[in-house]
Amino acid sequence: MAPIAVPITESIVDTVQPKKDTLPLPDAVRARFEKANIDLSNGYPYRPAKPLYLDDVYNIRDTDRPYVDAGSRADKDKTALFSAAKEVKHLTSHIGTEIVGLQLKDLTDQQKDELGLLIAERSVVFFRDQDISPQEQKKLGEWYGEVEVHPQAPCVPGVPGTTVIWPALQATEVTASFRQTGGASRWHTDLVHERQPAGVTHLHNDVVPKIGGDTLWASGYAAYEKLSPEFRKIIDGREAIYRSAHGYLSRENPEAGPKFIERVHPIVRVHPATGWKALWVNRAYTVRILGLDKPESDVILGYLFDVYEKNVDIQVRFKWTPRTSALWDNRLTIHNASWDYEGNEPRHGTRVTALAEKPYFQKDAPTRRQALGLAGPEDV
Ligand SMILES: O=C(O)CCC(=O)C(=O)O
Ligand SMILES: [Fe+2]
Repeated sequence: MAPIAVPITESIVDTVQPKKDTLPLPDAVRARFEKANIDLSNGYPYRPAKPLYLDDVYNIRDTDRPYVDAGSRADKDKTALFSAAKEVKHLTSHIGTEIVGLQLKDLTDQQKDELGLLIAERSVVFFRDQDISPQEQKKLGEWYGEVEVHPQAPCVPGVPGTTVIWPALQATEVTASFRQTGGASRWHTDLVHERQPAGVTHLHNDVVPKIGGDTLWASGYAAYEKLSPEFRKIIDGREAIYRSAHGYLSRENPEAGPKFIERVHPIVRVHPATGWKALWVNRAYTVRILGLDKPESDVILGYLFDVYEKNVDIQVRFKWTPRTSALWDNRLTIHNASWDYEGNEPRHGTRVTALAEKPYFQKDAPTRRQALGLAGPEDV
């Protein structure tokens, strides 16, 4: 079939705004937004015009973006952050820390840098009882990098870059069930198809179910360290294809159905602030290791996903309370949201994602355990 020529202006479709009141907005969300002067008169959430064609989406951020990691500027002892906190609780040995007694919106620049380093070291950091508007959440995200504005994800009206995470909303688009929970209820890393994928990512859940709706994170530092040193040599420096969650049409062959953004990145990367190696694959969006036949790639990736997902000692499972913020580093983790409440109670949050550097590998970089002097004879 001959390619269909479509002028670029026509490649934006779905400009329809959300139907008003399709889902009742929980009172606590409404109160948070009213306090922040969010205009809800045109419905909620705001849905950006969805680009139809794949090449338009590739073109959105297809150039080098400047990036300096906030954590790499920080005082290694994180004195400004820790001395102001009431308590700093490590939730497991390898991943997850909760900070008590600080409001994210009030952090000083120095504390924000130190928090960047803490996130780089602990992979995910939690703050309960936060009073934070979507605008303040976005401002904090900008400290950690260019805030991603998604071409089609719903966002808070008037605050592009604040993605709405509202499983009930997604469930109206794709029917979720107990056996097929879908969406965020599988292990994944966000936005791996970007040229410079996600770094510090901040989900503020303002409303959560009384029971359930936990989120799990697993450590990519520790997943890498679970591998034998000989196996690490097999995967070090290798690259794979990473795919987007959302599909778009090929301009040349629109009948072919949805196509995905694909980028090549290393499967082991080094974090710029810590300098430690982390496994960087995920079952949802890492498709194929370059240079290997597909069955070979499938076996190796399958093993890596298993190591990452099945070792509970390298994971944290977090029980939310209303108004809690989780800040995780998508360069270092996979995550998975439990849908055990089955949509029976509202769960709603806003997410701001800072894009980071182009992923890179460094052969002589240490693992976390090596750098911290924890590595045993079997680790080296
Ligand atoms: O709802 C959650 O707990 C996490 C959802 C998710 O995958 C995300 O915000 O990236
Ligand atoms: Fe996610």
